[in-house]
Amino acid sequence: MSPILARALESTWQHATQAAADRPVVVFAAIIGIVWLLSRIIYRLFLYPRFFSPLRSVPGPPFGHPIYGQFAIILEGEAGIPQRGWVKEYGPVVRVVGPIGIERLIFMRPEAIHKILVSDWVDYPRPKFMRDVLGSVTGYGLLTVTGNEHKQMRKAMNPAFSIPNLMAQSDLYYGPIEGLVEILNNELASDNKESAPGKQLFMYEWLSKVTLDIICETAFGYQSDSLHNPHNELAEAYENLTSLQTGPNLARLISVVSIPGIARLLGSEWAYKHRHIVGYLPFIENLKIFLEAMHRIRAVSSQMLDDKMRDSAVPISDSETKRDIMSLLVRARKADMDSKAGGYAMSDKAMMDQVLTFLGAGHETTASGLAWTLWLLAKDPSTQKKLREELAPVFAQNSRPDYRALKDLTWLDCVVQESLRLMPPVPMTFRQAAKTDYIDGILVPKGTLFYIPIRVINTWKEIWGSDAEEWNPSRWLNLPSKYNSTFSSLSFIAGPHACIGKTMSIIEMKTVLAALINKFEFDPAYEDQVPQPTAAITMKPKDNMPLRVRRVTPSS
Ligand code: HEM
Repeated sequence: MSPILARALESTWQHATQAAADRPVVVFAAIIGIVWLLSRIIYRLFLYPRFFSPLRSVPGPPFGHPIYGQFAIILEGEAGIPQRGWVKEYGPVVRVVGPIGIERLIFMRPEAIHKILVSDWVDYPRPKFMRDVLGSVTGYGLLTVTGNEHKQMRKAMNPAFSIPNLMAQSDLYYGPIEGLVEILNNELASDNKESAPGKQLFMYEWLSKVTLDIICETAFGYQSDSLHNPHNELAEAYENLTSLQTGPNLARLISVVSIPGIARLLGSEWAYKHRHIVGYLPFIENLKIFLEAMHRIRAVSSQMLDDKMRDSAVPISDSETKRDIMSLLVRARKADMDSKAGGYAMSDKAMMDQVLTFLGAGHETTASGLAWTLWLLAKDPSTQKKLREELAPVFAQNSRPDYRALKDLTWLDCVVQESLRLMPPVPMTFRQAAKTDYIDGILVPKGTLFYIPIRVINTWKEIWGSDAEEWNPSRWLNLPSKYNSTFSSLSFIAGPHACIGKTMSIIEMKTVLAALINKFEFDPAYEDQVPQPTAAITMKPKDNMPLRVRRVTPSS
């Protein structure tokens, strides 16, 4: 140590001891503060979960890492798979500890899920960290509001998602779908030769574009045409956003938005203007990409909403053919505002948040669902062939089969249901107890977090039998005796927060899939291919799902 540094340290020490001698009360308070903080940390991390928690006797995996618990395994593993392993080992109620000693429960039985999602749903809302993460991407719409506000918002939106309205929309899907078919044909033409073995294409990328174009058309009457425009700003912004979807990035975002006020700040113009600052910060440098993507998405969304507002000023008779969801919502809001009875009218901000919600919730989920369905069919050529045979007479009659024509196709239905069961695009969600109550015979304290283990329930052997984790579309022709239509396949969950876009996305998946399987054959891209889903909010395939694509030939 240099003599100068040694002298400086000595003088600091002398000053500190002198100050301590002068103010003994302050020193005593500081020591008490440090001891209190350390004892709180030890209590939360080690003592509470082991000796004091009322949940300590619930079976579950060992405590694992002293700080993260089992969290690292969850972040590194495939979405839902660690939880499935624990349910197999410890039974239908599992306690998992970590990070920082936080307990999470998994309930598998339908009665418990019914209580959390349906009968007592107001007492088991989405936890705040989840609402903040979702809110920073999708705004404060249906996905984030809760209780009474949710009830009113959902009531206002349900009619736009009614079957008659969705049926009237299904023709709108064909613009983007035919665009995709043409693009794939052109890609294959560059390979040409009828006998060519086909071409490797990253199918998730194309499916993400087609579903973005469909949601823009059906939800907003807006033609994004990201299929033909590789630099479409909405598509690029979503691509950047989904590229951030990894377990560790998600964990970082959760820790950042958990700081009070940060979630709102991230949505502000100020945060965007100062985004370069976060670019320099090691732990959260990716937030810059996030802020830029969100800024672009908000700009396009606000344009779409402005168009709708202008439209709503036109007398109904001039534009009544508009069936897109936002047009219906804007008109319903106008009627509510005009009505003397004074119904529930969403604010401008709430309308804007619905735009973000539909874009965020309705695009990548459906794209992931389609990508995994193509993969499962690629691995199972006989099922793919059987589906093509079912579709051939339908397309021979009409090149744009509508909702009714597709709804009655048994094998198409089996394929889509089985794919959503086995590879649910949203593999897991969360809830938190807002009251202390018994669930499945266990006293669950207020504040406890729950995994809603969608993928685990969907593949539970207790319900689905010994082949529960395998692809078998024909199981839908002869459902197991324990099957319950609400709680056995939970891909869109259940209860008042169940996915409002369920029917819409099933119709959309069937329409896109039917058109693709009718024209193309899909095979794995290479031998031993094992695609992996990201361990984040949705099951987007990590490698964008390369598949070998061929035109259908008479022998297919
Ligand atoms: C295959 C496609 C889809 C899947 C698997 C899916 C799945 C889900 C799931 C699991 C939830 C519940 C999340 C939770 O409570 O934590 C949900 C909620 C929601 N979804 Fe979907 N979704 C899909 C497509 C769509 C589409 C196309 C839209 C809209 C256009 C949409 C809009 C919503 C909204 C607004 C909510 C919140 C509902 C509420 O809380 O009242 N989803 N979705």
